[in-house]
Amino acid sequence: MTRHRASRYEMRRNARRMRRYGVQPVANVNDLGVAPLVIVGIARLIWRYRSELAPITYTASILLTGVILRRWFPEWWLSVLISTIGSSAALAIGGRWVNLPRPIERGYAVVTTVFAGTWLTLAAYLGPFMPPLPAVLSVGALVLAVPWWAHRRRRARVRVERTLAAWPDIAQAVGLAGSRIQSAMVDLWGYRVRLKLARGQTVEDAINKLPALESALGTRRGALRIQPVPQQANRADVRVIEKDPHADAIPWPGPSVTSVTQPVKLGVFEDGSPVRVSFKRRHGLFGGIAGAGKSGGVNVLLGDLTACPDVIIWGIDLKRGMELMPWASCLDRLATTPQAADALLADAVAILDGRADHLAQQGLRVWEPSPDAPALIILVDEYAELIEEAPGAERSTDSIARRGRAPAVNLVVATQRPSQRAMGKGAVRSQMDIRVSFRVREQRDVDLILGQGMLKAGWHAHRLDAPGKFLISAPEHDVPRRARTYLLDDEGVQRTAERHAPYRPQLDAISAAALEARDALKASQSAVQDPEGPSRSNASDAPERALIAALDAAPDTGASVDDLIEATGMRRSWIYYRLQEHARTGRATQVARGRWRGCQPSDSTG
Ligand SMILES: Nc1ncnc2c1ncn2[C@@H]1O[C@H](COP(=O)(O)OP(=O)(O)OP(=O)(O)O)[C@@H](O)[C@H]1O
Repeated sequence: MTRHRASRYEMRRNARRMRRYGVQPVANVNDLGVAPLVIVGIARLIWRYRSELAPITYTASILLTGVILRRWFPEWWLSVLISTIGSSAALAIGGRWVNLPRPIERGYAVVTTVFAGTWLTLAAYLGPFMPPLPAVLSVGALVLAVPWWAHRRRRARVRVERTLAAWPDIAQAVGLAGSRIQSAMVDLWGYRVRLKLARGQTVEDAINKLPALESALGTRRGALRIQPVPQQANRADVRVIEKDPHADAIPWPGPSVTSVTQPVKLGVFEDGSPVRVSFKRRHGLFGGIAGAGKSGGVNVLLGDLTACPDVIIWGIDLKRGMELMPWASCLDRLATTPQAADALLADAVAILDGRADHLAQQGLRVWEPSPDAPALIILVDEYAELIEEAPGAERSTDSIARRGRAPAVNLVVATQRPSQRAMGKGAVRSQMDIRVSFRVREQRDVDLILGQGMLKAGWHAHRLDAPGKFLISAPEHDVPRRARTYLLDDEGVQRTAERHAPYRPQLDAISAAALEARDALKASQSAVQDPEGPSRSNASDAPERALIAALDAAPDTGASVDDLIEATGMRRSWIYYRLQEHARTGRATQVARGRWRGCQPSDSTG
């Protein structure tokens, strides 16, 4: 009643004021009270949709700048042009450091800058309303607005910003009142926020509110993970998985490393975070039943390792090279028969010994991989078959497994069932630092691959339900989390191998010398045992003579290392070692990368 009387009083007072100031009443005075609300509402809408409206705001500000330039600073047209060129170049070169990680995003930023800068230059010189400049601005803005509106990461970021703007209400509703969002990051699978908890709240409190939080954020059930931040008890990382990363095959995004000292990215965990694991001076085991995705995992590993100029890769594939042959151009050596595998592993042990001696002489503890002193990784596909078909190999693998870490001579083996019998009686299985288990048929196989007691500890590899899914146990991964490898298909393997092959490193001089010394020792031992010594020594000279003949017969463009391997029947490392030796004495010269020819004495004199 009082309010009613008061509002009638206000209406009469407003009418008196309007008469006094000569204002004609155009509407009911109640409507005037609504106007500020409408303005605030529109402003709020504009703020809320500022990202969608950005192309319009941007175009309007360019037009306004054009008007100002023409009116007051027309002589600035040249400066505008120069700064356009400068900023476009800066964006193209350094765009990745200003949140433009993808080339397509940088390209868009450059095109937009060039368009705006050129238009402003012309507007300053000719006038912004000189035809066809207005039409060019409108059409250009519209065309450039389409990718902006369609950009997936922008739309996702805006959606997340809007959800998180309501955080104070959400926190109040779920019982975490006072907590604040510190930062948010959007990725392919959803988003991640860092939460600052209110005084006295704990991460456990937040974990207990998980179902309530899922409901308040409007996600699907099971879409949220909360993890503590080790350094601070009052912080928590909240991960919202909007799209199940494992629902479909995840294409390999390309190499994630440029050095074996960096952790490689094998795939993606269920929460969308990448599986990173270092293979530097570590042995690895990939196990799982046929078709579970071991070879896929090995392909992803090779995709990364072949991009590193500080690791040499040797391969053993007794399935006649079926799995590793596509990578042959990137492998320094590939053995596809038991005899070749035996020889390869014996050479690896000789290198290991040579490197160990060198480290001891230098007073060093470990071999630091570099392009001049690469690590050596020996990849064995179907290890069980190797042990069955090349029993001599077992001693070598055992030796490498036990002693290979410090000199960076490492094994990565794949096998269907790493039982004690299949893995031999030696140390190989127990020495594996990284264990990757794809699906296994029987529960007890979990312990065989991952280690005793792992099944009981919750590592349920028998429950993995799609090819490529795996559990990883490594120094940096000690809890069972489901992951899936990236998928690198056959064409991807071929393309990657072709791209990486020209940049593969050569065996270092210390390792090559170790092989040479071992061969010399063997030759002298057999000379002592063999009464027909001279003829044997002629036989051991044969590869050297074949090499010289092939180098001398090479055209001006030189012979490739593969040609020389074919001509001599010797290993790649031997060829490199001898070539370096001949280059030093001036007997051979490198005419292009990987191509050599002989130098006759007349070459050097004439
Ligand atoms: N990460 C993945 N995502 C989707 N599909 C995959 C993935 N990895 C493997 N696959 C599919 O599973 C099939 C079998 O994979 P793969 O050949 O790697 O298994 P495997 O364990 O090596 O089997 P085998 O021991 O018989 O060689 C592949 O042809 C591929 O289609």
